[in-house]
Amino acid sequence: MDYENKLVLAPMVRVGTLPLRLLAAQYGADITYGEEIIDHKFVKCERRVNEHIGSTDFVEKGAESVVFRTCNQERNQVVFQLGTSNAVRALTAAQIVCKDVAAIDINMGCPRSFSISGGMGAALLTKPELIHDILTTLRRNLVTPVTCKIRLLKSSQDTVELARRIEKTGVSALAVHGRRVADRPRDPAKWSEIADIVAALSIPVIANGDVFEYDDFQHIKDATGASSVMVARGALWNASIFSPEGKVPWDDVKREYIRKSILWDNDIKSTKHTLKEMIMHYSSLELPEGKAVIKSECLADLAQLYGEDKYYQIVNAKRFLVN
Ligand SMILES: Cc1cc2nc3c(=O)[nH]c(=O)nc-3n(C[C@H](O)[C@H](O)[C@H](O)COP(=O)(O)O)c2cc1C
Repeated sequence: MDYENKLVLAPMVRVGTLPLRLLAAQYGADITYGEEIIDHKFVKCERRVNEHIGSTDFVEKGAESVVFRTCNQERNQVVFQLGTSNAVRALTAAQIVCKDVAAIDINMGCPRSFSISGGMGAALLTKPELIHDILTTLRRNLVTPVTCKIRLLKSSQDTVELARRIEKTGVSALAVHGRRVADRPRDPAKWSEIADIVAALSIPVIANGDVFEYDDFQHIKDATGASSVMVARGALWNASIFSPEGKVPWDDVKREYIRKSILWDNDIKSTKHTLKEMIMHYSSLELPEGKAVIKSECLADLAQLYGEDKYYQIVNAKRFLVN
């Protein structure tokens, strides 16, 4: 996997499922991260080829719920992000999925209390020994590239020191979200502190934070010296941010998202959540569209709402014929 000069869809929990990843790729994303999946949950999953949909599913045994769905089309660009606090468990989880993805990433930036209390996400930032243990265990036992994603520490010097230690584990790249753990999303990302890391490392650094327009890709590259850029909210609000031809109207993007959700039989909760996030940015969930999304119970309801009912019927009729 080449990490130089790439446009990257960031990991986003409940959002970064197959339809959004494929949509971002269609508009020009080179690398697409899946949502963070916790190792405890993933070690209970088994790989199943889903002939019905044409996907590869990782299904939680017993619960029979799809925890991660991917397909051949994204094999060379999808990154599987793990939440972990333990090297052996991380390896067990990674071994289940590593042949079906382009890379394995460890989340070391999540500030949510669920992650921190479990010793995962940003909790790892204060445990360099554990970071070393997790990353070297994965590196030694996997052929698949291994990366991690961090936030900034209290001082730029501390972050650079940690980044140097991470580089020594042999990871293929380091993604840096230019905020500290306590920062809110509205606080500006500190591009200058990402620049300090880029200057100190030889491996590719993926710069992340506050990219909302296509031109921002160049702005953050110029400011940080990083050759690759990762975007989260900008892509959630309009996945065509990756397109050099300019953004596609968001109504069209939403419809394309619905079509992909239908085609890949995306989980209704994730589909609704993603649509709500999109809508909230541009208007209000109190308006008729938002209310209808909240009320919808299945993909057929959403297909009807967005005028894609014919597409829904065709996809399902074809599936019925094939099976
Ligand atoms: C809805 C949402 C879900 C997120 N989930 C994850 C996640 O699963 N793993 C992770 O490392 N970061 C997660 N993040 C953080 C983003 O990947 C990114 O680092 C952050 O939003 C800054 O990028 P931005 O300024 O482009 O939004 C999430 C962000 C958002 C908005």
